Amino acid sequence: MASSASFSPALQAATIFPSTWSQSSRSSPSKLGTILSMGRRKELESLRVSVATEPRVAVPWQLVETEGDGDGKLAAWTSIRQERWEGELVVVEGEIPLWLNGTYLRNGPGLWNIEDYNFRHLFDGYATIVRLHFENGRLFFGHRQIESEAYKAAIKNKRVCYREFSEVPRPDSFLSYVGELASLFSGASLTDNANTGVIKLGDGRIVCLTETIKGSIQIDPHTLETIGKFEYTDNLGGLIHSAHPIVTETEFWTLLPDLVRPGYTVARMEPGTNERKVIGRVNCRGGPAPGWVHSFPVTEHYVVVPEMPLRYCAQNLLRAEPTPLYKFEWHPESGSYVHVMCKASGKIVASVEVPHYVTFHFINAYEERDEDGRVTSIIADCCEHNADTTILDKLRLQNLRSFAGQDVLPDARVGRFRIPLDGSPKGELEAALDPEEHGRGMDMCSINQAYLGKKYRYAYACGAQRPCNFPNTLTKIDLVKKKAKNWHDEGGVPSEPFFVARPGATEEDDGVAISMVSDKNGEGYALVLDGSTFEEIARAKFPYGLPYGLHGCWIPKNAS
Ligand SMILES: CC(=O)/C=C/C=C(C)/C=C/C1=C(C)CCCC1(C)C
Ligand SMILES: CC(/C=C/C=O)=C\C=C\C=O
Ligand SMILES: [Fe+2]
Repeated sequence: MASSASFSPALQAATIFPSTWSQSSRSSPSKLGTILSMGRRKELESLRVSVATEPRVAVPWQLVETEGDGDGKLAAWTSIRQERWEGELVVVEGEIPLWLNGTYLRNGPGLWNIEDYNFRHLFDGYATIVRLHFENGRLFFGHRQIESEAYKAAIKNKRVCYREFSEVPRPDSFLSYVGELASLFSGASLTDNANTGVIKLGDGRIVCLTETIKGSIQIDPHTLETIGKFEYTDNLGGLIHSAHPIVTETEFWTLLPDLVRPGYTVARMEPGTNERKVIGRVNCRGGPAPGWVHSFPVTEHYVVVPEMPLRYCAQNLLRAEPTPLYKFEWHPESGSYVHVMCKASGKIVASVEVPHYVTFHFINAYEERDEDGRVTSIIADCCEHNADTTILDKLRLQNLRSFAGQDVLPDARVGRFRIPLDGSPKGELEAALDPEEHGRGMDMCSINQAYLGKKYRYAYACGAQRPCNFPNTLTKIDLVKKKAKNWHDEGGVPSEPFFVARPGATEEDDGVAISMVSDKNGEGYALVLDGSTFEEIARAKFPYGLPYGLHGCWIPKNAS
């Protein structure tokens, strides 16, 4: 396959995108792998011809394969091999449920090099958006690079031009691109590389996000084309926000850390607008800066604001060389807190000290009531790394690429906070189930969205089958029985299992979990697991393996 260093999107774009499907360039059956029976393959081949009539851009497999097939490398940490691809996945094992109609989009940092310069960290890569479009049992697949200013500048100038998670441009690269007007040591130097997640706003717009506010980019969910920057029309200012706003049909909540007066602004945006309105503010209880807020949870009536001792560091944000904790610092002396704000009034109803914790991802939260219906406490669950920051270093590409059979993934658990609302100064944090149930790996979670902010039972996440250096299983957690069911395919790295409920379902786990597996030998496939039994229902082979991806969203058929 193309070495990551030789990726040249501009050139590839010119050579690999015919404007119509070219029948002569369809794969020969032998190239479709050995999974299909001959009968099923013929049937699918004929389906595929019918795809030719669709006005879709399709990239022929043969052109893809001129780059060479799997090269023995795990696809997960290998840069995406070309700028885009689109077509039908015809090599399907199992049956895709006929009720599963809609589009799953997944975003992530898929390009970790410019020319022969290789990036350091998983979170540095330029955003690759992947699309799985399910239609009456068929599956259409595509991927495309998001055309952020940072990505376009890097391609044009053949070097990093903006500050990424850990990568920093050489001063001359930045100035030659942005000009003397902006200083390398200013907010203007921060990236807009929207490589972390993708959300569907209540009004239907699809926006890719990262932690810089300028890195909010609207895309077309059909073509994956970059529409342009999502401009916030308010005057909230600031440079960074949570990468995971809470988004439903009617609500949008976000947190903006304030690095000048340590605290957080809680803001809400109505569907159809680009204007965030401030609902309230939380002042930090400790430390020189707010804790990192990659995500936060809400309940029906409250916003939960975490304050971790892993705190932003303004100097590190603008430093030339990465520090051990990148843009952050560990301040155990500052204490760990959780604050609870009333959604309606913006008032803080609880602010408790809790045991130290490190989390990227909250899973869900809900209100506990007494027999009179009064809310007595908030339960908030997260993927918790045992208050250990070493996970950040484990996500350096060099570490991810150098697995030699040793078990080096730090332990993680489902951390459950109980936050009393009776004025008590302390909250609790405990494992919600024995972490051995999921191999002591725990991150990249989803739930049935109908249970967001409500008492819930099931969480889907990535767990571990050890030895490993990265979460390598999919796990379904039953928080009532305190048990997990695990799915594993040796050597593969599955991405976040995204739960999609069956239309009309009444059981919480009636639906599927969708994931994409970046496999050995440069291969990969889309995976559909039954949400209830957690058995595999279908897998569909990609034309080539994809780099690991982070978070996704679901666009149901009638909304796409
Ligand atoms: C857990 C995870 O996915 C985190 C991703 C974090 C990112 C992409 C953070 C990016 C940042 C910048 C690009 C510049 C400013 C600092 C910071 C928020 C760390
Ligand atoms: C992939 C990851 C952590 C894995 C460790 O167990 C964190 C990703 C965060 C991005 O959103
Ligand atoms: Fe995330």
